[in-house]
Amino acid sequence: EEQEEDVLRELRLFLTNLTERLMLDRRFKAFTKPVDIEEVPDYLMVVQNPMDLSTLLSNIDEHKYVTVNEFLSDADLIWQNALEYNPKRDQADRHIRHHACTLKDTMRTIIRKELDKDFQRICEEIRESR
Ligand SMILES: CC(=O)c1csc(NC(=O)C2C[NH2+]C2)n1
Repeated sequence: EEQEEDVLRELRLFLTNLTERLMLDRRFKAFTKPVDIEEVPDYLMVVQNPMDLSTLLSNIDEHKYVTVNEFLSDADLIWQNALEYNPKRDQADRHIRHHACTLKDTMRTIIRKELDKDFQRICEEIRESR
């Protein structure tokens, strides 16, 4: 009902704000747009489920996420894919793996500090009711 749509609207605002803050952070530049398959033809041989910050924003606008955990399932693909595609010990791979780990920590820290636990539970109850 209307109250549920009010809650989901507020969730979309929180997730949009979070994602936009990550997109502005120059450490996460490699994660802002989908990997260009023309430039990196072997990418899809390694990564089954590509994800990036701009795609997260589109998913939010399309009302894909009813809970924070549904958002995190997609958002986690971004850094998980980067660790998988960049396993070598050389500096280039280590550099992007470090940014991937920082992305993981930054997302979870912002959520823990800024998202009310009762609000998250209300979102989960909406998901269970549908
Ligand atoms: C998004 C992502 O994971 C990504 C973009 S470029 C890249 N890796 C490299 O450019 C080279 C460093 N060793 C390969 N990984």
